[in-house]
Amino acid sequence: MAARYFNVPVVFAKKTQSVNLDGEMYTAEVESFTHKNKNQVIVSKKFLDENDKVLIIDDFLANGCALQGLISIINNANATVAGIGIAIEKGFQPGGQIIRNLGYKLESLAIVDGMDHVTGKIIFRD
Ligand SMILES: O=P(O)(O)OC[C@H]1O[C@H](OP(=O)(O)OP(=O)(O)O)[C@H](O)[C@@H]1O
Repeated sequence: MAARYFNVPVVFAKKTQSVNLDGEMYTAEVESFTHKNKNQVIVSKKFLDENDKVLIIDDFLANGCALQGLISIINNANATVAGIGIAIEKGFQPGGQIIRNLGYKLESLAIVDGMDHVTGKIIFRD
């Protein structure tokens, strides 16, 4: 949707090797907060170069490891991080602050500051 809005191409970062990844690749090791494992995040070199200005889009932000991996891939390509868009940021984990402190423009559709597993109540940041 974001790419359609800006009328720009989409580049997917993949977590597993697949048939549509060939040639040289940028990789970054990313620790998954959810799965408690480490993944190689992979982007084909042919889709990223120094002329690209990249808007990173992800669904969740927790500790910021996924974003740091994606940022390192973009830096390795000598491309530019134009900004970062997140659907749900877990405000009770440090990722958002870490990434903002690094100077990146980061916007989240919603920031969740807390969840009560008994009542099911979700506390959103204003
Ligand atoms: O800020 P972080 O601590 O890195 O967490 C955010 C990452 O966690 C989720 O991926 P997950 O590892 O759960 O993999 P999946 O979405 O492919 O299941 C999500 O899609 C982000 O990429």
